[in-house]
Formats: sequence, structure tokens, C-alpha cells
Amino acid sequence: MTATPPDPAAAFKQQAAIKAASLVQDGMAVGLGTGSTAKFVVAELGRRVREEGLRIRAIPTSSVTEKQAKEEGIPLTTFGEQPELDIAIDGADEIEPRTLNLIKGLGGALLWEKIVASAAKQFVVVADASKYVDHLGAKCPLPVEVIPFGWENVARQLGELGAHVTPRRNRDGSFYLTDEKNLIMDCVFGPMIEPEKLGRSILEIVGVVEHGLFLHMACQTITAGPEGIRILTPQQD
Ligand SMILES: O=C[C@H](O)[C@H](O)[C@H](O)COP(=O)(O)O
Repeated sequence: MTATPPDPAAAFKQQAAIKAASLVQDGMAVGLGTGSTAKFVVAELGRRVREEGLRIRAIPTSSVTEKQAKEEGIPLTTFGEQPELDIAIDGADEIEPRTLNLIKGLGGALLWEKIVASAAKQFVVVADASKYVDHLGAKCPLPVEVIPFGWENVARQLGELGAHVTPRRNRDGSFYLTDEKNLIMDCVFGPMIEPEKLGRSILEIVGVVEHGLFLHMACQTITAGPEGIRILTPQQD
């Protein structure tokens, strides 16, 4: 087994995560994100539950986060019991600093993440400062979740929208499967000028479940880097 190399941004991710976790108050219903930054949020909330007696109920955005939350002793709930969340805190792969538009899903959790974020009164994003881009798509592919049946045709149509499309695979060559047993198409579009239009076009393709563009959803981003913690809210045009 090969060891995972240490993450040079881990300390910044943790700083941003602890700051964001401080927004969570007693009695809140909380959406728990997925990824290497969100896991610090879950750890900090777990610490507060155990050491400070913080009372929260949470909905995780992936099976991985669900496992961590249970290990941390965070009580979980469902949308049946809790249709609206007070806050959701999650990571991001790219952040456009003016709008706080995001690309998410490099960890494969974009579908549950979008459901949780859209059920939250406040959607707060945590990241290290390397996630800022001038235009979404500048550094990352856009992950698109598609059902397995007919994926080849969906991939072709994503290509017609201008993407270079790669189905995500595990190290052993098998298809990567999401928590909903769907596939992910990683779509390199390059810098996006009109992400809203692109997002609508992607959703028109039959077989697409959801894409990783989170547009006009975040109310705040908390990032940390060598210059310290930076908190942004969307700029009004
Ligand atoms: O599917 C994964 C999620 O969208 C993550 O929140 C995103 O990939 C950021 O992950 P990380 O904090 O590990 O960079």
C-alpha cells in the first residue's frame, strides 16, 4: 500500500474549518460537507459536542462523512425529520471570489452536497486560499454525475458542449461510483464565461443527474492562507 503524502495546505484548511464551525450554535440543524477541509469541520463539531455539550443534529453529504460524524458522536437526522437546515458547511474545489460561485465534486459527493446546501438557510464554504480562481473552470474539471445506463451518449453530448470528457475511474481501472451508484464525468471546459448558461445546458442532457456548479448558493466563504483568514460574502452588481 502506498502512503498518502502529507497535505501542505492541511493547517490552513483546519484554520478555516475551526472558524466556520464557530458559527454553529446550540440547537442548530447542520449540513456536514465532504472532503479534506470539511473533515476538520466535522472533527471540530465533534469536539464541541463531546467537550462543550453542544446540541446539534446533522445531515452528512456522503457515506464517508456519515461514518466520521458517527465516530465523532454527532447525532444525525434526516430530511424526513428536518426539512430545513440552519447551516451547511462544506469545502470547494474552485471559488470565484466576486460571486462566490463554486465548482465542487472532485471528491465525488456533489449530488448529496447540493441537496444539503440547497436545504440550508446559510451555506458556508471553507477552503484554503489556493481555491480562488478568476473564472470557474480555470484549474479544475467540472464533475458531472450521470446514471450508468447510456453514459457513453451523455459523455458525447457533454463533449458537444465543449468539454474534454473523462469518466472517473478508480486506481484499479473500474468506474468510480458515487454514493448513489452513479458515474462521474470529469469535464474540462476551461475558464467559463457564462457558467449559468452552461449549467442549464448540462442539465438538459437526459441521463445527467447533477453537475458540480454551485451558483449563487454560498452566503460566505472562509478561507485561510499565508495572509491569514479571509471572509467573503457575494458582491452585489
Ligand atoms: O465532492 C467533494 C466535495 O465537493 C469537496 O467538498 C471538494 O472536492 C473540496 O474538497 P477538499 O476540501 O478536499 O479540497
